[in-house]
Amino acid sequence: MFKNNLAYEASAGSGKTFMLVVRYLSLLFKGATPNKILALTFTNKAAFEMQERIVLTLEELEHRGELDEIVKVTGFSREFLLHERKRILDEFLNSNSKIMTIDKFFAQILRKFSLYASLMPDFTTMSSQHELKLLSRFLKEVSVAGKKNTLITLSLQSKKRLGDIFTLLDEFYIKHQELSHLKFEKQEFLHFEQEAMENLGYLRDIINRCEGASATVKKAVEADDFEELALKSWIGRESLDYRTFSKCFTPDMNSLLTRIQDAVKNQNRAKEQNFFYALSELTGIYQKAKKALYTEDSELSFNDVTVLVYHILKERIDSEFLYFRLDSAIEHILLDEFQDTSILQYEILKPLIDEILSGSGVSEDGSFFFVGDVKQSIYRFRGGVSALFGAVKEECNTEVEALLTNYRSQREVIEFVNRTFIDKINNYAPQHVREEADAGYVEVISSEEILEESISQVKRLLQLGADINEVAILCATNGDGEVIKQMLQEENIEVVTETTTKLINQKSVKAVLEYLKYLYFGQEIYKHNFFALINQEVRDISRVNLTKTKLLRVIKNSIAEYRLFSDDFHLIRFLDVVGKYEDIEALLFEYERLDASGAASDLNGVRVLTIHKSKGLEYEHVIVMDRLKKAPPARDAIIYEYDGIKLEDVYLRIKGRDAIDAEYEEALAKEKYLAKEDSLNALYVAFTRARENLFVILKPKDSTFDMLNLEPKSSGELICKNTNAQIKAVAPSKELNYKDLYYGTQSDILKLEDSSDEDLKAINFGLALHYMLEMLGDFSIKSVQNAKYMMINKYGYSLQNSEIEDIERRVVRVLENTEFISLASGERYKEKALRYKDNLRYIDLLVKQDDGSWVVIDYKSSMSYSDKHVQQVNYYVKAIKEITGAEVKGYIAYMLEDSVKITKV
Ligand SMILES: Nc1ncnc2c1ncn2[C@@H]1O[C@H](COP(=O)(O)OP(=O)(O)OP(=O)(O)O)[C@@H](O)[C@H]1O
Repeated sequence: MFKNNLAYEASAGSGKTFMLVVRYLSLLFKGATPNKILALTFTNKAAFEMQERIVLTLEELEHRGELDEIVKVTGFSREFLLHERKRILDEFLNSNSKIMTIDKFFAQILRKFSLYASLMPDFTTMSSQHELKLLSRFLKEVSVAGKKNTLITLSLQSKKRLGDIFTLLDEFYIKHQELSHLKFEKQEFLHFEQEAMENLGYLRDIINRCEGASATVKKAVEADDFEELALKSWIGRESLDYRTFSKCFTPDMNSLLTRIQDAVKNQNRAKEQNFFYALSELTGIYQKAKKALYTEDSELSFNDVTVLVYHILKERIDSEFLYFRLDSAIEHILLDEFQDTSILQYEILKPLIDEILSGSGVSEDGSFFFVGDVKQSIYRFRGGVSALFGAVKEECNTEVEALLTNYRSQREVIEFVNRTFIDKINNYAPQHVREEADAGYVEVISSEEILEESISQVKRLLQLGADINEVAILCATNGDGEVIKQMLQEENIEVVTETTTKLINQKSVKAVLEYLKYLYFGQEIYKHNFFALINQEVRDISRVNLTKTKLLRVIKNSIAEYRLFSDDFHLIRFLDVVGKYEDIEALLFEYERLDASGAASDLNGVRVLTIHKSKGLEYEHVIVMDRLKKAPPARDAIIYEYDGIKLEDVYLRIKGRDAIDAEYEEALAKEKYLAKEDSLNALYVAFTRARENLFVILKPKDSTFDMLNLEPKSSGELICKNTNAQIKAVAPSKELNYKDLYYGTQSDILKLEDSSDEDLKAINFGLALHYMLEMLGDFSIKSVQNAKYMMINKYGYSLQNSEIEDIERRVVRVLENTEFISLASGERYKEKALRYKDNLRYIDLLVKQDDGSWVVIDYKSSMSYSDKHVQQVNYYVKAIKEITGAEVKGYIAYMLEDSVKITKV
């Protein structure tokens, strides 16, 4: 039965995301249109995956586990769902679905109300604002406001560097709303220090008068100043009647102790008030600097967007107006990973949720659905409050259901996780193993050499035939990841990390950047770097007039002149993103912040990532590695005390303060508890990423895993299912290697398919031809010009004029071919993505003809490798047959220099 207001709170791998997809599809089957369903995730990856899962589930509905669940949720019969799925899929593919990250959704709202924030609606968003620019702007504003001294005092008082102060300012900026009930006042504190020192003097007098006073006790009451006194360990004692003081003890001493304690406590509190007062003042300036900068640059961080949307919603508009301005009213809200939502984010979503749940106005039968796992809440530092899940279910009166079976992992992994956390995590409900699960394998290894041990486990897996792309090493920090990456590379094992996948770290892109640096700075080193990166002899580089030539043109020329487009497709992506930089300066000083990642085609290797980044992902083989260095003690200057989801108070962390200030002690204890919960949750996330085999590699001493009391041992049997990846994985690789599973573009895949072909010119030519065909609107001769223009735009830099003309001739010829036109008539899908047996491929042209049968057409520009072509088309035909159950025919359209040949396969 369909429940309008429902949540799943369930453990890792129990199918929360699965149920989210079921819910989404159920809504579609029940008649909701995609533009009325808002589905929010935390990462772009999760949003893409969800879209992909929706399409895939519909395509393969009859074989998918989701089908039975949709039957349960909607009450419709299987037959009805299977009958309707094609219509639903079409509708989904042709609509503007609202599956996106929460940040993107907020940015969309802000665009609609940008004028309220004095912004242009075409602002861009980045994960963070430009730090250096912000810093210099902030310092300028501080100086104008005459608050330099405040900043210096704050820095001295907290013994923090400016960078750390910046972090605090950012925290106060984001939590501004939550902090608004707290008032900070400037306070005098010197008299508390004098009072404490005075009473210390009296205490010293007593000790000096005491005949049996030891050197130790005399030293204990010596202090030159207040700071030294505040650090004395005896200050936290309830009584001085203990070993050090016992010989001289009199009850008066305890009265003095109480007075000293009060004075120190009051001094701490006064200083704390001053600290927060100054921090609040500076936060105002910080906010002003940020605003000036983002208005000027039209570039906002995600936090800026969230804060602005919050204020606009609270202060400027009401929710009715918000609805009015959203493209179409949202009738259904689905939230993934709810435990990571910050309070501010929830506050923004709340009016939308309330509107839906009120059951009036916008929609009579709207619905609200969220899933999450409080055990996986690890984003406290980013504003996540684990209590939010519980609070929201109360507040929204949401029915919460559990999912008890683990569908991700094999038996040993599930049982190990159950055993490990049952008495560590509050209210831990052991997960059930699904009936058809295999044994799986878990090994806990204790070793002094955790790096070497991790590598030897990687090798062991690869030797057993593991697919290298299914081996993941999870580590505590990015730094640890970098170390393990280097070591793996030294062993000639390929690695994929977040940095290796960044576009600006790809060799060809790096080379172009060095080239541009040489043009701009004129230093020889850049020239040498450039030629080294492109493997060519160092020679002169001719100067380019940078004021007269457009940046894009400079880059295109360099690609042509040095024949750089020979190796990979990162450059194409680079050209795409370079467009947004005004000039070479903007690029050279900004490129490091570019988040874009390289072409997906060359992601081949062991995944090395932090536990935080592994959230929501799963791998066949997971190695969780201990921290390389001991975790630093918690040093956050500010302790935020929450009661549930309400920020009650803030405290300044001061060493030893817990011994004399009961309120602070309580806040600190809560903070420690939450910090421990955070670490425990992180380990839970790490262990639950494994499908088949899990290795935990821990240090015998100072281990992150100490809190789990793990015993080194192994259980189950280590089996790797993939047997063909071994050779590829261990073979040393100098050149780029491509993996079997692609999520790239058609061009990435074509590149791969033809990678044995040395004639790179022909590859370029083929790509451009495909692209032009893809851009042909309705296959009429009229559409040729436009498609040609688009093709030149994208591939022009790597083609001669004669080649462009040749491509055009071939396209026109095929459009004049009656056989082709008759095959291509019907419902046409160009560049149709096809996911089949875990491979993503693109079909050049897929046509559904009027009689319900399908035609697959693959374009080729030459007859070489025709056996391979036939094989490929047969693969497509088989896949489409299986997916649609209808009759499918396959053709290859050879568009040769002087003729067109259509071959049936
Ligand atoms: N009812 C089900 N039937 C069959 N397979 C399922 C079912 N539920 C989940 N799965 C499969 O189990 C795996 C884990 O599911 P899913 O990713 O939805 O879990 P999750 O609860 O979201 O996990 P996490 O909390 O770690 O993100 C997926 O591969 C999914 O396809």
